[in-house]
Amino acid sequence: MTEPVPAEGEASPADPHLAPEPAPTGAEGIAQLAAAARRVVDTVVHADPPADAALLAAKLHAIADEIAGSGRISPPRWDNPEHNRDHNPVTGAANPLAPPLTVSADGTGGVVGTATLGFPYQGPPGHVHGGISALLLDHVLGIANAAAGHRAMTAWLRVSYHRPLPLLTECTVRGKRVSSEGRKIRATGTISTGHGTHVSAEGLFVAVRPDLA
Ligand SMILES: CCCCCCCCCCCCCCCC(=O)SCCNC(=O)CCNC(=O)[C@H](O)C(C)(C)COP(=O)(O)OP(=O)(O)OC[C@H]1O[C@@H](n2cnc3c(N)ncnc32)[C@H](O)[C@@H]1OP(=O)(O)O
Repeated sequence: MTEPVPAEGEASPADPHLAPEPAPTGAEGIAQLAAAARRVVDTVVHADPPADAALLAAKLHAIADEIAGSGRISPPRWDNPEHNRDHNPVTGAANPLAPPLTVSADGTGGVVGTATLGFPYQGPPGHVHGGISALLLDHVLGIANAAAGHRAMTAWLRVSYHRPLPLLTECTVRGKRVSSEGRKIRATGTISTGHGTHVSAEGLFVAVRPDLA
């Protein structure tokens, strides 16, 4: 059977713009939702108060209700590393709060990630909030420890702010485990841009007690 030929100017069913997107499944679907939610947050932070703000807010609540209607997962646990990976607030593709930072091994025993932070993360005008920088470093140092074989909690984190970190500029976050002594692990890291190091951190991490791991 031959396909009907569309009239001139009429969209063909094979038109890639009309072809339905394949339905996302599992983590991919949540990541799609998270990306859309991230865009909503970024847009709201930028927005002049629209005249129909109440109507728009009601629509967003209706969307949230629809998403909630598909059920909730129980809180993540230590024994669910995949969940922690996807839902954490720094690298989690499934978490709209995460920039998200993409992290990989740096080839020298440490880890490195990049992100461009927008207005939702603003502290001083045009610059990243110091608490956000601390969050990124805490997490990346934790990943560096995990990559070196230690699943550990932050006992303390010392953060030094050398120069303001600009928004909307790609930054590089590095972390490396530097030593371990029993359950105590030390790690250091930096956030830099093409202008040099903006923030650095060192931390003490304590390996999760084997009976809790
Ligand atoms: C390449 C890709 C890889 C991918 C791989 C992905 C993996 C994905 C990674 C995710 C990475 C997430 C990274 C999140 C990082 C957080 O955000 S963790 C959350 C923030 N931290 C917390 O909530 C911790 C709260 N504190 C606690 O739970 C407990 O105090 C601690 C820190 C676990 C220690 O308690 P404990 O296990 O009972 O240990 P305790 O016996 O008291 O102390 C052990 C030793 O540490 C010392 N110590 C403990 N606390 C302190 C302190 N505050 N100051 C100094 N010393 C201390 C003790 O003096 C003791 O020393 P020694 O006597 O042995 O010499």
